Amino acid sequence: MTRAVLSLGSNLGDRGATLAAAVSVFAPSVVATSSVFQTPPWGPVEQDDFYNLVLIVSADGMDAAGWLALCHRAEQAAGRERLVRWGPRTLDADVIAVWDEAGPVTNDDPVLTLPHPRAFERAFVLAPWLEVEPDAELPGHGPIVALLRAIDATEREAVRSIGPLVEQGPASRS
Ligand SMILES: Nc1ncnc2c1ncn2[C@@H]1O[C@H](COP(=O)(O)OP(=O)(O)OP(=O)(O)O)[C@@H](O)[C@H]1O
Ligand SMILES: Nc1nc2c(c(=O)[nH]1)N=C(CO)CN2
Repeated sequence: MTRAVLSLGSNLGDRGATLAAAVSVFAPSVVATSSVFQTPPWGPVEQDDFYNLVLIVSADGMDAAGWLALCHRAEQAAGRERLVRWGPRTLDADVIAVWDEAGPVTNDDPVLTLPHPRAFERAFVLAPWLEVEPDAELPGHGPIVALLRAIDATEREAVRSIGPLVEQGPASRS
């Protein structure tokens, strides 16, 4: 049994529909889904705002690599092309942290680094996560409420919830 925190983001095409389709990839394992946040682009690339959300997932028989494989499956289903690092994308799905029976999973392999090495400085991850798990800690970094407070106020306040995810009905599923 592992539990994981996943971050999903989209800034190309129908951002809400892309996130809804991505969440359905994880559906049987979803414990909590944050609302959708509109977030300015993090990083050096000028681009449109993202829609971001955080999922808490849990499943028997899943390890950290399994969560990454599901993230890649969701990205492929969204037709993602990796053209520019930190650039525009239909879907970005990241594994933020994973816990197993022994506690937090840590890994410094570049194929899957855990916890995600940039999560602690990303308001677009911390704000949605805080909404669904106010007492959460990012392993190695401490309470997410403190991490979010440490982020520049302008950046932090620009990340705002725009409401719940509109789930895909059966008719709109392809
Ligand atoms: N915790 C992680 N979550 C997702 N991908 C990871 C993680 N650690 C390492 N990777 C690797 O990073 C590679 C590039 O991922 P991706 O294209 O999503 O990066 P990015 O979104 O541009 O940047 P960032 O990693 O800063 O979010 C992936 O193919 C994956 O193998
Ligand atoms: N606001 C926001 N900015 C980003 C995001 C994201 O999901 N949201 N993903 C990125 C991935 O490289 C780069 N920048």
